[in-house]
Amino acid sequence: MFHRYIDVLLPYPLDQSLTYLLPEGLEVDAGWMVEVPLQNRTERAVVVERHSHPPDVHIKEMATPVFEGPVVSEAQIELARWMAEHYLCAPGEALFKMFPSPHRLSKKAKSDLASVERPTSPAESLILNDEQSGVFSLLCDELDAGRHSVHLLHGITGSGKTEIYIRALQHALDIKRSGILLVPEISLTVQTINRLQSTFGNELALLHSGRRPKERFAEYMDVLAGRRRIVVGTRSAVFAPVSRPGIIILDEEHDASYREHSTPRYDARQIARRRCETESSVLLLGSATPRVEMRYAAERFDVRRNPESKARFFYHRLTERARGALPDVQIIEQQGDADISRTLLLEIEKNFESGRQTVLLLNRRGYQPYIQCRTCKSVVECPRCSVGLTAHRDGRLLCHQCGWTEREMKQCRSCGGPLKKQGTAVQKVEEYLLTRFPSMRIERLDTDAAAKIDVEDVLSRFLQGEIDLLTGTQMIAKGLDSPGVTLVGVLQADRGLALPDFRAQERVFSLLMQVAGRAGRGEEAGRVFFEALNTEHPVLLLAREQNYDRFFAEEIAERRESGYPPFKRLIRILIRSREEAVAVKRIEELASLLTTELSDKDELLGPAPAPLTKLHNNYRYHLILKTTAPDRLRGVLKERLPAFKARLGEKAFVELEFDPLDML
Ligand SMILES: Nc1ncnc2c1ncn2[C@@H]1O[C@H](COP(=O)(O)OP(=O)(O)OP(=O)(O)O)[C@@H](O)[C@H]1O
Ligand SMILES: [Zn+2]
Repeated sequence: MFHRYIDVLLPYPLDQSLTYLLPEGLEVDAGWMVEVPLQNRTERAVVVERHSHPPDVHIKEMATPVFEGPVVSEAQIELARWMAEHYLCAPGEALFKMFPSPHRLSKKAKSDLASVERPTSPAESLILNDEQSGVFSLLCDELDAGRHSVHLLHGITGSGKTEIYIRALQHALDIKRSGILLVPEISLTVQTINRLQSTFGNELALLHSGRRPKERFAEYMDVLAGRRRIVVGTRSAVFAPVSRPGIIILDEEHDASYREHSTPRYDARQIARRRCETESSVLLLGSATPRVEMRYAAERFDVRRNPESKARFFYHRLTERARGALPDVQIIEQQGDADISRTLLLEIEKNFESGRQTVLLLNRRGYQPYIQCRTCKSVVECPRCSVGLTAHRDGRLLCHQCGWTEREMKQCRSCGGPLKKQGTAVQKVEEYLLTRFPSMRIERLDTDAAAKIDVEDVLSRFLQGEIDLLTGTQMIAKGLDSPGVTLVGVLQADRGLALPDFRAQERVFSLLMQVAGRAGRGEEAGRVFFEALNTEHPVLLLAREQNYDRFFAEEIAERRESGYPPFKRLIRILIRSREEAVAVKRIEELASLLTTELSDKDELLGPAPAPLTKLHNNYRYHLILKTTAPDRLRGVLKERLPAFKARLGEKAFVELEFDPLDML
């Protein structure tokens, strides 16, 4: 019998699918993208089911398929439904995060779905050391057994984790399965991508937003069709429709880029876990500085330490560098107003003169971070956000939260007094170095530079030794494997420790460990200098020792004491509105509504203004729920939030985040 009806999902907060009539003679199935009439326009939607149950109401005919053939798999539709339950979003919102949108492609255009050819070339083969082979052979056993397991690969910087990833992916292919490797940022991963390309050739698909839409879509479709079985990409590549993934790998599992910033605020680590559970795959999470929660779980559930463990968890350590040794770290005092201390300048000079490379991190964008009125002392703020503007070298003032830009003004907005710029950010450091060392080849990498220059080109030149000093923000701390780097400097190393956020220490510690890890990866020993105001800060001292275990022990004790994750789970609910009074009123209503639902396992903090109280012209007030029974609270929210949201009208919006990464 002809199934005349189709149910479709749209990328909007609709809890339900919508039903349309399928025109006679049109073949459309689950997974297809179609255009449907909605009010007086047409919208793109994805078919999730075809059936023969006429709904009670009058329904319209769908218009046309956008593309001939499915654009998502059944498994992705299933996953979208799970996400809807887990993140309390609409299934359509989740599903539309999973595929690159087909650009002006029609039936006829199918032939121009030409994706990239990638020749393989034989890679030099390394012999795995004992630690690496131990991990690799266990991963192979788990892959061969075809069952689900989770592995935390905690390996110091330079311990050769990438080598294990590549071999594990190869093994997945050998046993006729597929694999996904997620990385924080593609342009910073040039070396690994090159390795993958030469190993996997046309089996490899590159999925990330930096690609041209047509190519990206073409490679995505190759993956869906099973023509490419190894995927590498950023966060959203976790949805790649490889069938039967043998393994999903997340490199730098601690990285914040694995969290999505718009609804649904999914976490690629959770999605990967879910996929691996349902598809009987191996989940491999690698880092030199695993998240505190992850490390805690790994130790507790490791099946070799705890045979009773309910989860099949493995905690692996790589304690030696594959080449070279961990660098020696010193802490030095930041000198008043100077951009860089004299000690560090001398080190940079010496290093340059002996033909070695330097990495210099200052995790602060712009030229000077404060602009203050000399008369009334007020700080120049963004007109849309409650944060100060940063002066950039091109004479503009920029808001790093919302992107607001204006020309630098001469006088204070409120009193007309003279303004003074203060502090040092990374552009100022670059400028200083360029004047001080005119013959040094210096490049800067940060988000501002990345918008103008080719990041991959800079990194390649750096790796080839054509750049003497690379300065920049956290971008330069990740993954770089250049044997020529023997000196790493960090300016304002204790910055960020005072942020009102329980993860502040973890973030700084991990950044310092990562960037220190760029030094001494070749034959030559590495040296690292942390420049700070508070040279005695315990986090700095632990980073100097490169002692993750002690950092972990102290941090976990503090979390236990104060009831933060992993001991309690957090849910953050934020209300934003253009009118402050509305935001305040609504958050109070929400707080009293939720108070009646709390059990003795839950605790409600707030309501309070979010630390970033105004953002993009919206006032933000939030509640934090702390709980040891997150599933029950999820149920409560699922039941109570829709009616609450419906009453809000157009003036206020709710943002919901489970396990938030920050509270700003
Ligand atoms: N078994 C081995 N023998 C020799 N060299 C190796 C071996 N394994 C890896 N290497 C080399 O060691 C270097 C560091 O490896 P890799 O970049 O994989 O480290 P990593 O653990 O990913 O480090 P990070 O966490 O700092 O990114 C690379 O140049 C790699 O080619
Ligand atoms: Zn702003």
